[in-house]
Amino acid sequence: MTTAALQARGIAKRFGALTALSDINLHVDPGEVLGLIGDNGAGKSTLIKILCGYHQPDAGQIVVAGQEVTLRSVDHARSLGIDTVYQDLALINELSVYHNMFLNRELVRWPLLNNRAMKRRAERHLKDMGVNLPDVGVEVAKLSGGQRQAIAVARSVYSDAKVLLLDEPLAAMGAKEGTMILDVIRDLKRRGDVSVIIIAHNYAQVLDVCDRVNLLQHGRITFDKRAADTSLEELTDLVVADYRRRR
Ligand SMILES: Nc1ncnc2c1ncn2[C@@H]1O[C@H](COP(=O)(O)OP(=O)(O)OP(=O)(O)O)[C@@H](O)[C@H]1O
Repeated sequence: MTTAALQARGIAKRFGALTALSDINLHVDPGEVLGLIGDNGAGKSTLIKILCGYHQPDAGQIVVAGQEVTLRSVDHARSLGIDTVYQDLALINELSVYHNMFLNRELVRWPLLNNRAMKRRAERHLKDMGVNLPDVGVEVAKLSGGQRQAIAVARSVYSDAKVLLLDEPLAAMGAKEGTMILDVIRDLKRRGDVSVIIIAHNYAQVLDVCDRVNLLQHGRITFDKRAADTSLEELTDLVVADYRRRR
């Protein structure tokens, strides 16, 4: 049996009187892309925030590559190879693409790298990931949302992340930018050494890029199927049926 890259077992989370997550069992295998879908308020972001060490669960365990762990913080999770690309991306607008690629990460490991070497490495790495930018010396502020997102993903991969958590990377993006992110994820899939959990609202894109889909409804996982074994109709029907039940 494959050991999951990241697993949640019986996770629960409450915010005061509100139960945001109950008995969550979820896993992502090495090299697998898992799509996490569900209505607004279903608990997707809360789950991602638990998996990246930002929130502590009230019950349950997190297992990283077969080892049960308590994720004390985002930095702790990152040190275990779990990296999150946030909505705001945490890029520094005033710095160049290549400086951002090295920020807080490779500079530690490569303290003696000079600018030219950093630039070359960043160029090569982005190219390897299929992200084509005319110039990695340009300030991040001058790039489009999709390009910025692609750089944030590339930076996480470059930092030896084993599991990448993407919270709505396609939200508020145009078709061209969205395609770029999907291409980066496809490229990761081809490489097969990084697992991805991606929250997305566009089910067609989820089915296109993910190996497996989990549906979160009212803080519970109610559906777990391989993308090849489900369809847009099935996913839409599930969500619509739930919406009708609640009215
Ligand atoms: N820090 C918090 N304090 C109190 N309640 C919270 C907090 N974070 C989330 N919640 C609540 O937990 C529930 C789940 O929220 P969450 O953001 O995880 O949902 P979601 O599925 O990501 O929704 P969306 O798609 O709208 O982002 C919601 O009812 C939300 O209001």
